[in-house]
Amino acid sequence: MPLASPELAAFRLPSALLDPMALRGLADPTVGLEFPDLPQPFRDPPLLAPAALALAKLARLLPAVVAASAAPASLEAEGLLEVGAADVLAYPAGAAASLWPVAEAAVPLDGAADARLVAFRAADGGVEHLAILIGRPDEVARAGGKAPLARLHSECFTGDLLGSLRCDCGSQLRGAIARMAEEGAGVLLYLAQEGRGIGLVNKLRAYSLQDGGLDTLDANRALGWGADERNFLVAAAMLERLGVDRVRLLTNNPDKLAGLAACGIRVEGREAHAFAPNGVNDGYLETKARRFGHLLG
Ligand SMILES: Nc1nc2c(ncn2[C@@H]2O[C@H](COP(=O)(O)OP(=O)(O)OP(=O)(O)O)[C@@H](O)[C@H]2O)c(=O)[nH]1
Ligand SMILES: [Zn+2]
Repeated sequence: MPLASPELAAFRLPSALLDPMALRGLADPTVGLEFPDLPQPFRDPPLLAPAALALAKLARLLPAVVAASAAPASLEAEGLLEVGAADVLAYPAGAAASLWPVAEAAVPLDGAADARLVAFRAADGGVEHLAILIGRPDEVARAGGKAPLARLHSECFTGDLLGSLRCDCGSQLRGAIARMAEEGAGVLLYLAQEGRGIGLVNKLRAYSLQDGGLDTLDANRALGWGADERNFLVAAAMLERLGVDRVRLLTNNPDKLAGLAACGIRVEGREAHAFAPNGVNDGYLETKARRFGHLLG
């Protein structure tokens, strides 16, 4: 769909699209509607457009927005909330910086009896992220020898919980915990960044586009999302609060190494974390290697 590229396109809404179902079809390529020809996009999109899209993304909605001006006097009368564009754009970094541990308990795991869960929450509530501590990774970090094992694991309801064969997440989750238990220490961050940050509903939409022939990267783009919408500030803030300022990262994703290091955590090594294809996820893994640069060789 042409609106996905360049990153943002804005145009005056033609009258044929002044209808909720037509708009839904325009925003959601999985609906499969035909459209009238769209007008040329504005050369300079309105200044508020990036913040409007960011707001839709924060709500994990499809990033397509209809904008209308509202007279200041009507805000209260209509029960509308006013939010500054700069505040919207600054929200992800601010929420990550304010993450704080709010609850902690021992949760012995199959094969990793010495495990604790620590729940983190941002100052405004927001989404919660979890850390799974095996042994005492903070003490390993302080001891000055090899850095502790760490894994940034983005939640995957389908793979982690249901055992979906479309991805490799379930094996990576259980494999990371097993590796940490074997070493006696490690930290796995279980991050509320389902679908590389697009949310479960949009991941299902992306899957349906993949069933129509797109790969995992183009499916995200066709929906108006970036290939990977995660930020590493969340993980860095959690590691810092846990006293783990240096790590050996279990990953095949070079962006994770660079992204975490850019947020101030010393990434002292990479531990390969690849699992054999299962006959269903072969194309997905091949795309990760070819288009995301994953080190799967
Ligand atoms: N949008 C989208 N997300 C997917 C798809 N398949 C899996 N995911 C999500 O991708 C995330 C898995 O990423 P990670 O386990 O952090 O892995 P990675 O970035 O590939 O890098 P590694 O550390 O090497 O595993 C989970 O949130 C999954 O829900 C897909 O086809 N589309
Ligand atoms: Zn998965």
